[in-house]
Amino acid sequence: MAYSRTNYPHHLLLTFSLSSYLIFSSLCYCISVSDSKSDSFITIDSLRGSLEDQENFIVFSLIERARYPYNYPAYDPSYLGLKNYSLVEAFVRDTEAIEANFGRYQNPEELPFFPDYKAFPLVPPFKFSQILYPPASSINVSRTIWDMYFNKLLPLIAIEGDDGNYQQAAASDLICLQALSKRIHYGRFVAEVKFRNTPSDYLSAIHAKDSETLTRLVTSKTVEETVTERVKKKAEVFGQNVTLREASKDGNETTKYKVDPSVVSNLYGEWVIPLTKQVEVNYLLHRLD
Ligand SMILES: O=C(O)C(=O)C[C@]1(C(=O)O)C=C[C@@H](O)C=C1
Repeated sequence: MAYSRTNYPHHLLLTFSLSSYLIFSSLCYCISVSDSKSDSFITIDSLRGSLEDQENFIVFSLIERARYPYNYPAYDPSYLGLKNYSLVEAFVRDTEAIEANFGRYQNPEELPFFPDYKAFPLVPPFKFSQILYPPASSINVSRTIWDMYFNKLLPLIAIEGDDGNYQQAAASDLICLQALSKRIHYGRFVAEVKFRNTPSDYLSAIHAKDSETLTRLVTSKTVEETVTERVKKKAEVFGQNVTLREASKDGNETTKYKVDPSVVSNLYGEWVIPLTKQVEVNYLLHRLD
């Protein structure tokens, strides 16, 4: 894509982008497992524990985005007068470039949506544990996550309208995207640990490039049901209005949620878990390269 960082007054975007965004996004770093522990500590249970923690952040991020209306101009390439670039895409590209310079993508858990930034690293390299099998580690479904988020999910969580808070909406979008991407690409770590636990289960399907069998092998319907029910519950608990007023006795008062809990469970059931499995299967297909 021909994107020039000189095409628009990017100093403007940079100044108003960083404030609220960096405070909130720094929380992302609190939910890592692989960056602080050596690989021998990584088990399927510890990874599932991390996926569970990440749910909190994902649900809160969606609630945060739902504070703003859809804000159509942020997604309209003609708004900034840039060929093909919406405000949100320009914001994501510039923010990722800054975060790359500060070391975000040194951590193998983090993948940028636009890896074609020019890097000017300001931080010395950190030796993260190398858990992933290098030929399989580059499995990436970022484009699918991007399309799913903007085309399917966002219209379900943001009400119609325009309040002019385009940067704030874009910053919230990026936080949701990064949280979803991290969660879905965790499938690489899950697949690696499953493979290490019982390599013999996977060998023939990998040799035969049999995605169907691999999908069956990585699937646990019980875990999936637990996850989708749990995220629904989290959306109910985190997204209800807390008042000091007692609920009315006649029970007519219906609870209003900031994000519809069934949208969150559908997001997991229809996108997050299937894409995580797709990452797991694609990873395994390259596990013997
Ligand atoms: O927990 C696992 O075993 C995973 O592979 C993760 C996950 C998920 O995305 O939550 C994906 C596939 C399984 O069917 C169950 C759950």
